[in-house]
Amino acid sequence: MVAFYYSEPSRTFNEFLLIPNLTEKNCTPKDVDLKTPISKFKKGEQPDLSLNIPFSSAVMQSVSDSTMAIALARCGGISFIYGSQSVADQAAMVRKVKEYKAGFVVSRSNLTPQHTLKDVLDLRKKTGHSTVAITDNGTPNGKLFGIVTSRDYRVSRDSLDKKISEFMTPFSSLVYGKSGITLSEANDIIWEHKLNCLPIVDGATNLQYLVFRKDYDAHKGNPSALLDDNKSYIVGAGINTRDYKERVPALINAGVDVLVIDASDGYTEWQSETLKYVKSNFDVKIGAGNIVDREGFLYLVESGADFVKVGIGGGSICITREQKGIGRGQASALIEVNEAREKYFQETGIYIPICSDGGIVHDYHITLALAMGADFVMMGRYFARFDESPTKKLKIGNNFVKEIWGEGSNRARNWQRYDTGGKEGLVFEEGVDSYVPYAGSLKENLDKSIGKIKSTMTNCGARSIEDLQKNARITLVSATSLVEGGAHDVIMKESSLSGE
Ligand SMILES: NC(=O)C1=CN([C@@H]2O[C@H](COP(=O)(O)OP(=O)(O)OC[C@H]3O[C@@H](n4cnc5c(N)ncnc54)[C@H](O)[C@@H]3O)[C@@H](O)[C@H]2O)C=CC1
Ligand SMILES: O=c1[nH]c(=O)c2[nH+]cn([C@@H]3O[C@H](COP(=O)(O)O)[C@@H](O)[C@H]3O)c2[nH]1
Ligand SMILES: [K+]
Repeated sequence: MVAFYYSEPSRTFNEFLLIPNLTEKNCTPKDVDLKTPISKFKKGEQPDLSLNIPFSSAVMQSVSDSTMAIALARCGGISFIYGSQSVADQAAMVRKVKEYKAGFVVSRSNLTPQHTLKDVLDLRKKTGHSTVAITDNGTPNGKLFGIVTSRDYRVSRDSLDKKISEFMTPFSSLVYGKSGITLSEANDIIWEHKLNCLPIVDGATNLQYLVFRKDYDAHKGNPSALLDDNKSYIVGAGINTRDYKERVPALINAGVDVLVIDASDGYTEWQSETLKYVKSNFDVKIGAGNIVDREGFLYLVESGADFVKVGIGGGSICITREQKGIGRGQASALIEVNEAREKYFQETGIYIPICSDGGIVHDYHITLALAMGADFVMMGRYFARFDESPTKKLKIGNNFVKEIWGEGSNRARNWQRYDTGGKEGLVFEEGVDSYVPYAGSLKENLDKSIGKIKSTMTNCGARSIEDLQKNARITLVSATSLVEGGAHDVIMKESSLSGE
């Protein structure tokens, strides 16, 4: 009996480089479009779901919560909210993203007409908001009676027990918008009437949202935001192969746009069963994984996956290869899966998007992954570094760091998903609890990464990810030529040693 041996070694992104193609004059970074499919589609048709940038954030407690999801969708990518929490908590995170309307905020400072000037001042001190909505019951969605801003009272003259009804701008004098109007329509009204804030009410004059002048400008700065038809941000969620009958309907009910089965090894009957169950009971997009070869890919596709996630053991916090000895170099895995995807497309006319998950260290690794066939990448460490990640920012020595822990670490498993395993459940960890250098805001970093990717794509003469996948020329680098790629034979100045 002899095991099957692969003839090629398992390779990583670090071992490859792109060779430039002819760059035409009309192929500059601003000509590059990074739009990319995330759900399967038929040849000649458009996918139901696409991303505006090929970035997704990992299904991890230390990476993808609703704050990250909003920030990333605002830039055109997608987060998969972590599934290692109760069904209710995960659904609440999804709902929070879906209910978040860019530019439309739920009023957080509210009083009734019977409250007094003192109440206004107290509330203002507490919340810092100078606009107070006055509703019949003092809630954010009560019947709107008026608005109070700092222009409606003079603390030096007015008595503190003056009733709000005496000095608010009453509803009859308010300019307001009707629910359903778009942000740009709201903004037109704001400009036309020189307002700072426009209340939005429904047919029964119940307050829905406030739109502030300043938020519109912030929104305009994000032309590639990933929105659904309802102008809510698109969001994904991770599920497992155990409680899906309960979890999936709750997530769908909360408005989730796409699911992914989250596991280290997706080539299992558990995943096939989960896919078939979800596909036959719900109308929702669902990806599966992770796999690292053509067999795993075809198995999941034939079970109904809308996209497939590639990568075992390459993640920054992964110790799966050390602990269990399973996995494959990320580049080799991707290259083989891409070939299988291409063959499947030729044979069936169905395009299955693939996601490269884990092991992205440098920005050029993203470009390489795309060139090797990935339609988008998933990253944990990359996003964990930002203000928007859910974890604590700490100072260690002179440097700020943020926490990151793997989903296979005991810390993540504490929420009891592994209970079903009982004593036979996993008794060893497959992930570490660690830190990453803090890197600032998501948008700033993402803009830089996107700048680099687009620039490399123009070197390769590619204006789209599809162009890159078709025309990229990729070379293996020898161990010795790797040295040539870094700064070498010079003495580095202190200042250049610290940068990436
Ligand atoms: N991409 C990667 O390389 C790795 C990722 N991870 C992450 O860690 C987390 C946990 O991953 P896994 O340990 O693979 O989780 P998992 O819960 O899917 O699998 C754990 C074990 O349970 C088995 N199993 C799955 N469904 C079952 C069912 N319904 N009944 C009985 N047994 C079942 C699996 O075959 C496996 O042996 C995920 O978030 C995953 O993404 C962990 C290690 C490596
Ligand atoms: O071996 C592992 N043990 C873990 O505890 C673990 N947690 C996450 N992941 C996987 O790593 C991916 C993120 O990788 P990066 O941080 O390198 O972007 C993620 O997207 C996962 O695929 C794990 N792998
Ligand atoms: K397996």
